[in-house]
Amino acid sequence: MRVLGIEGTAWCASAALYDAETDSVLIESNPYEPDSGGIHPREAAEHMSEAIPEVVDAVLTAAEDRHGPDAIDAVAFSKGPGLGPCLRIVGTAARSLAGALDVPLVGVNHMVAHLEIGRHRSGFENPVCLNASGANAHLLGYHGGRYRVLGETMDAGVGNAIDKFTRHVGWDHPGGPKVEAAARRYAAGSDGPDDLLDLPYVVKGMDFSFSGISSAANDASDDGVPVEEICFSLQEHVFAMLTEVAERALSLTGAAELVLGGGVAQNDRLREMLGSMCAARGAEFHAPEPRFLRDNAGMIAVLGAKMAAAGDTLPIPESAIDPNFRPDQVPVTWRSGESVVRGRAAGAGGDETDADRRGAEATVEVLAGGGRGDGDDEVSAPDAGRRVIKRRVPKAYRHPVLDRTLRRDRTVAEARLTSEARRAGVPTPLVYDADVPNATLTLQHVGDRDLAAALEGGTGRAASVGRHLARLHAAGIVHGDPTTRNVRVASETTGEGSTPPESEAREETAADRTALIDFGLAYHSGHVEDHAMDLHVFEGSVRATAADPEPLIEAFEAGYAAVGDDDVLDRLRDVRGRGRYR
Ligand SMILES: C[C@@H](O)[C@H](NC(=O)OP(=O)(O)OC[C@H]1O[C@@H](n2cnc3c(N)ncnc32)[C@H](O)[C@@H]1O)C(=O)O
Ligand SMILES: Nc1ncnc2c1ncn2[C@@H]1O[C@H](COP(=O)(O)OP(=O)(O)OP(=O)(O)O)[C@@H](O)[C@H]1O
Ligand SMILES: [Fe+2]
Repeated sequence: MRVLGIEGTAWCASAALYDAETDSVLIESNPYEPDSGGIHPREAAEHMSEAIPEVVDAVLTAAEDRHGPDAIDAVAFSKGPGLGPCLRIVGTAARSLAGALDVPLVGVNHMVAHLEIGRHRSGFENPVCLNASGANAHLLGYHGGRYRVLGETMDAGVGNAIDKFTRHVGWDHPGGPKVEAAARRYAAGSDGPDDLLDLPYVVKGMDFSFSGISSAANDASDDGVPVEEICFSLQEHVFAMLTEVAERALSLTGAAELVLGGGVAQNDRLREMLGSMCAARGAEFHAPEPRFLRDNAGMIAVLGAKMAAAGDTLPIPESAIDPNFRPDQVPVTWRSGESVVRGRAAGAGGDETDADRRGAEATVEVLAGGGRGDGDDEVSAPDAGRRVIKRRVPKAYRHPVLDRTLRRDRTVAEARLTSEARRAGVPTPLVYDADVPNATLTLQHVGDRDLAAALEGGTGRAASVGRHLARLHAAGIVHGDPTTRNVRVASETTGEGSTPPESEAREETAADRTALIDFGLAYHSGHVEDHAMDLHVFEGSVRATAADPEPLIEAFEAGYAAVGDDDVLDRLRDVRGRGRYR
């Protein structure tokens, strides 16, 4: 099969020919280069209306020269997301070409194309995918017939966040490559790279935010900090955030493959960090070559061919473009049904091993109990039960200054807030010892499995997590990372709970008993927005891993509503609507 692909969601007018038989891709692109500032939608659309016919013509001519008049078997186009005025031009061109050639039309989601090209080029079966593009930043994993959003930016796309800074300092678009070059100069110079500016670093579960860091970078420049130093620090922070959430996604799903996509993926430092993180975990990493990373029609043609082969083509009346087209809206017709969620996360039985307890940040070692009460419900004295030692290990991928700060701050936060939460009536482990310089905590061992490995065990546990978060929020504490990996479950037989407060013990059956762990990202806040974000993170982790998430989510929200504030549940609906293409 040979497919002609057309791309033009924002800046790159591009056409491509994909020949599935030889697996070869010919790409013809014509970028829009704004005279000043960022991308102007109207100017971009004017560019598309001139350049799209030219690139399509060039590719069609080459195809017909090689293969004759029946060279093309299908026409694929970017249906969204993107700028409406640009998408409309692409849609019109694709419809009329498919009509003229009398071949099927395929509507491709641009973000899914960014991920599928990595899967195609790497040959990976079932990777987690990090899309690092201009207007987007998200983590995707295949589960239940769709690409689920495991985590995403809550505001700007990663490229846009960087470009916002370069516009502020008067550099032309696109800023990403200039920031990369400036950071490299700084790293090679005599001042760097021991120093690092202190910039906001915001991750919440597997979601993240860039708005604070763009503003802080702009302020630093206004304060006279040399631009090269800012570029270096900006990259170190932004890419460490992306690498950290990618590692969390690997940890949550149990996946062992990561692919990278999107224009920002052309950055060497980002690729280096992700490669280093994957090597340290024993995971495989792949980033396609640059011509498949920045916006290009090659990726549209390649996915278009897979969709066409699966019969996933569009009747003309259903071929409307969609500027807000989300990757998780796409029914994945072209691949098999195996979920990215593996092993223990998918609910495998058996005893836990240290490997199971390896989180994204820390290694957790279980120490044998000191005497009476091991595995007992009545852990009355601190010495009675088992203990765990949690060590936040240094991460070679991130700058040593940032690494030290994060490990120290999170160890302190976890020790303090685990105990405060407990005093507020939320089941959490007792904290026996905090060794801050070594980023090491000694905690009570709670539960016998992660909720991630016990999700199919009924709705009672999800409801109890709802109640715990409501109590936590009432005490002015935000968990910051309440995924199903950070909830421990006690099964009925062992009953190794968490010395639950009396009220909890009455509400729950032993099988529904849960405890919250991992307060490293916790902080004090009474804001409805921050509380809603906790609920969003929990629900995201359930949607990404459960076979049938909806009943669990309903029970979780009912549990929250029974104890907590309805405003938070209302705000949750708003939060869900974020992360759309802007
Ligand atoms: C919807 C679609 O229109 C949009 N496309 C898009 O954002 O173009 P893309 O080619 O994937 O990414 C462009 C971004 O990639 C950044 N970029 C390019 N080279 C870079 C580099 N070496 N380092 C950092 N950023 C880089 C640019 O600064 C720009 O922000 C998207 O995929 O989100
Ligand atoms: N107090 C505890 N009792 C029993 N098991 C624990 C305890 N603390 C941690 N674990 C186990 O170790 C795993 C990793 O711990 P934790 O989540 O605290 O580390 P992490 O590296 O911060 O993880 P992540 O960032 O991936 O959520 C947990 O999922 C759990 O299985
Ligand atoms: Fe893109």
